[in-house]
This record gives sequence, structure tokens and C-alpha cells, in this order.
Amino acid sequence: MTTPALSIRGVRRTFGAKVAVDDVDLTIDAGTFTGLLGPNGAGKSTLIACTVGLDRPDAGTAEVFGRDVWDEPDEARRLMGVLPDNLALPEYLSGRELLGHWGRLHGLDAAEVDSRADSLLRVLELDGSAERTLVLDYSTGMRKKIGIAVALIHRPRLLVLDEPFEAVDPLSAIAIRRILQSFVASGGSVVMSSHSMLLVESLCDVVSILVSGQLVLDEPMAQIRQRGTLEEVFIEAAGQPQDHTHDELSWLA
Ligand SMILES: Nc1ncnc2c1ncn2[C@@H]1O[C@H](COP(=O)(O)OP(=O)(O)OP(=O)(O)O)[C@@H](O)[C@H]1O
Repeated sequence: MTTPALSIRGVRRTFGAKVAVDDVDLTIDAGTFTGLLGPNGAGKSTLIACTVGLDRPDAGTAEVFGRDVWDEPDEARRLMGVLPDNLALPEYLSGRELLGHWGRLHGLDAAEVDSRADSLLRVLELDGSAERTLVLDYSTGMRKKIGIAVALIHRPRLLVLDEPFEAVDPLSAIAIRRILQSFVASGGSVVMSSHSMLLVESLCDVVSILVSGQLVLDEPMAQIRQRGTLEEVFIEAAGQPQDHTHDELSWLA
């Protein structure tokens, strides 16, 4: 049996009385592209933060290729690239300086960091004046893109991305899709949260759905397709939204 890219066991995270993540078990097989879906507030970002070692769960463990993210943080971090929610970046570095800094923190030599930064900045359309702009002055989409470059620069084996396509323009979205597809084609593993059914349907081969902190579905996309569109399966799992628009917003008419 091969070691999973990510193994989450019994992860629970509460905020006071709120159970944000409720005893979640999830295995991400190596070489797969998994989409993590769920309604707003379902617990996706909290689960990701607990899984990558950015937030301490009340209970449970997470292992990246068999390395526990709390007991062996250096090894686990070497193996994964992370794009967290609300990524805190050093604001007074330019995009290029940030990548250089990050690459060297991972022990890469300067020439290698430069060459990887060159290609990432070019592919993500952050080259030219953008690479010399301070992160402080980046737009929301530019922050997302430099965050993806940061996640990739040390060539991880697993990418854990919280809404990587949120706020990026359509051309950049195409570039990110290509990066992720070629990463998986060359043996990498990706888990990403998203609200886009179309993106997840076209990119992912496994779908996991969280509702109110609980994992309610974890299925190959091929199996989901036999039951309907991803949107239909999502609505079935998350519950049909009530339509009160006519009653509640009659004053808008
Ligand atoms: N630091 C915090 N303090 C208190 N409650 C929190 C905190 N972080 C998250 N929560 C709560 O935990 C629940 C899960 O939030 P989370 O951000 O993980 O959801 P999500 O699925 O990522 O949502 P979205 O799709 O809207 O980004 C929500 O009810 C949220 O209000």
C-alpha cells in the first residue's frame, strides 16, 4: 500500500460553542487532484489550516506522506506547498524578493531560486513591473498569484490550496489551471477548496464535501458524473436552498 499524500484522522476544531470541524477523517491519495467543497462557513478553511499546521486542532492528526505536521513540521513543510486563507505575506518585499526569500528559507541555492522565480513570475504574469512592486501594493488577485508561486517554489509533492482561483482574472486562471494540471500529471497531488462547480468538475478526480464541519461526501468524480452534474450532487449533499426571495424581498420590487 502506498503512503497517502495527506492523511487526516479525527480532526476537530471548535471556537467556543461552535464546532467548525467535526471529527473529520480524509485521505488524499498520492497523484490525485481533490476538490474540497462546502457551503460558506462549512469549515473548509479551518480544516485546511489544521491540516497544514497553521492552526492547532482540539483533536486529531494530519500526516503529509507519513510525516505528522505537528511532530515533524520541517519534514512535512518540505513536502507540501500551502496557499492558506487570508495569507499573511511580508508586505515590504517585492514579489521577486518574496520568492527569493522563500526559496532560500527552503535551502535552495541563489541561482536555482532565481531561475524558478523567473519562470513562476512569467507564467503567472507577475513579471515586469509587477515583480518589483511591493506586496503591500498588490491587488487581491496578484496576492493570490504570488501566494501560489510561494507554494510552488520549493517543488513540493503536495499542494494544499484554499480557493486558489478566487479573485484571479480569466487569463491568470488559465495559467493556474495549466500549472496545477501539469503538477498532477508529473506525479504531484493537489487538494484545493473552491466554490466553482465548473472548475472542480473539469480539474478534479476526487470530490470531498464538508457540511457544518462534517465530511458528507468523498467520491471519485467519475462516480459523481454517473449520478448527475456536480452542482446537483452538491445540492443533494448540502441541502436545497429555500427560496424566500419573493416573500422576504417584496419591498425590492
Ligand atoms: N477564528 C475564529 N473564531 C471564531 N469562529 C471562527 C474562526 N474561524 C472560523 N470560525 C467559524 O468556523 C466556521 C467555519 O469557518 P471556515 O472559514 O472554516 O468556513 P469555510 O468553509 O472556509 O467558509 P467559506 O466558504 O465562507 O470561506 C464558521 O462558522 C466560522 O464563523
